[in-house]
Amino acid sequence: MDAIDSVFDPLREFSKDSVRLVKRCHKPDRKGRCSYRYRFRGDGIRWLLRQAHLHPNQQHHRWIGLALASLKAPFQALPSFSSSPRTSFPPTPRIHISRRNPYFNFSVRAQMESSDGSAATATSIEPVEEVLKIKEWEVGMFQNEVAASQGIRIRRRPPTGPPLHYVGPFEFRLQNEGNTLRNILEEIVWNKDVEVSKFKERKPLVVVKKDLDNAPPARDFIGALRAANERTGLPGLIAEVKKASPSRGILREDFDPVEIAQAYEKGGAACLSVLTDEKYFKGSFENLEAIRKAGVKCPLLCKEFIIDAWQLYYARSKGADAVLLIAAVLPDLDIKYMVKICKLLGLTALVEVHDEREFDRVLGIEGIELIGINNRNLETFELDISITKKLLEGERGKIIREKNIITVGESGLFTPDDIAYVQEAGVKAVLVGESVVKQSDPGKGISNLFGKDITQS
Ligand SMILES: O=P(O)(O)OC[C@@H](O)[C@@H](O)c1c[nH]c2ccccc12
Repeated sequence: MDAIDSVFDPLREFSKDSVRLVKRCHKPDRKGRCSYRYRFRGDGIRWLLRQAHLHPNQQHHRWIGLALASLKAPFQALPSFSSSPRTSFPPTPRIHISRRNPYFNFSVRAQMESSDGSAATATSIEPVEEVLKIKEWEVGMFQNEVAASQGIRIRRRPPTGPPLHYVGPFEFRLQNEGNTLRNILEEIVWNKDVEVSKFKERKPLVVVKKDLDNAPPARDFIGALRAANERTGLPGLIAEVKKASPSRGILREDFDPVEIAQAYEKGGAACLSVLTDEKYFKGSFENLEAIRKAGVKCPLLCKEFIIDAWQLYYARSKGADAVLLIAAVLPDLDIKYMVKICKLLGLTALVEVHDEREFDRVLGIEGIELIGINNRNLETFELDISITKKLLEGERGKIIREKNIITVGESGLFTPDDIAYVQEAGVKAVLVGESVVKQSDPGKGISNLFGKDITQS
């Protein structure tokens, strides 16, 4: 019994300490905000033990610490569900992770050997899902810190969703700044995270990679824009197949993506952009595939909120020739790494920026050939076409020319004057949705936009 008590007493004490700690962490400050008292560094359990004042030299605490730490061990060495002790000190603890249900549950059995060879066992059941959620939370916090250090306001924290909130191994139903959506872009990104996880479960990367063998060969997106620019003396047009947007609502009720794409091509578009996000833009990968299969020759941009490299493979497997990478969402390393994968897959990366800081970050990344300047702030929907001009002035414009990077003026372009304005600012291409998709004849909409027929040179 002594051995059992020596296991349970510290556990009880530990849980009391933890509850006190959590209360302290969530005590609102004078301004009524809940704040964290620490900077997260990836190990919630060790942090929790430290914050709960569990001294590492107290044997039972070390013992519990080891048991708790081992909860995390199997996930460092997936797919194995067993773990052996990492350290040993008297009395020798042995941690067994035993399988209850191969996918959803496991339990930790901490066994302590006494001097006479008998053993006492304490079992605490932790559903795998819970532990994974904690792990996700940790990774998300870390990603957010990296992103924030680069001025990115959009948080990539795994959307366990408000008002759920994790503190170390504990789950709370608390609404606070940390788990409340800040704006529409963040909402889209958090939703995308859930969506992509589900997609990935259904179609793991190995399967998607196999589909690549049957994908149509990638087309030269940048080549098509340059050729159109040289042919017409106007910015090459990327015409967007877009049914709706969160800022403008439904743009076109009778929406036939293939018909619209064919009309764009006939009307002189160099490339097409196809929205694939379903929830906010009423697009789909089926649209992308259908347009490709219908024999449209213009290279296709998959207009998606990319947050995971898996999406690049998926887009290529569905016939995309280019993808959009949004600097307001992706930290530098993600962009760098994704641009490399794009090159491997033959995809063109259109990297989108909206302000000076994003532009400077992107200019510092090697291998970028195509930069989109979005005149619309995706967080507030504010539209201002002078953003394109502002970003291409002075030193930045010089770097763009030196590096031979093509810039694309994006959003809010409706008239020949708008086109002339961004062309003067330095863009060699434009991305246009609303003004052309809304026309009963989208091909004619293109002539109206440019003030002339661009099907002929
Ligand atoms: O319909 P407009 O204002 O012409 O905009 C087209 C395009 O620039 C816009 O759809 C867009 C630019 N970047 C994005 C990122 C995500 C979703 C949409 C976008």
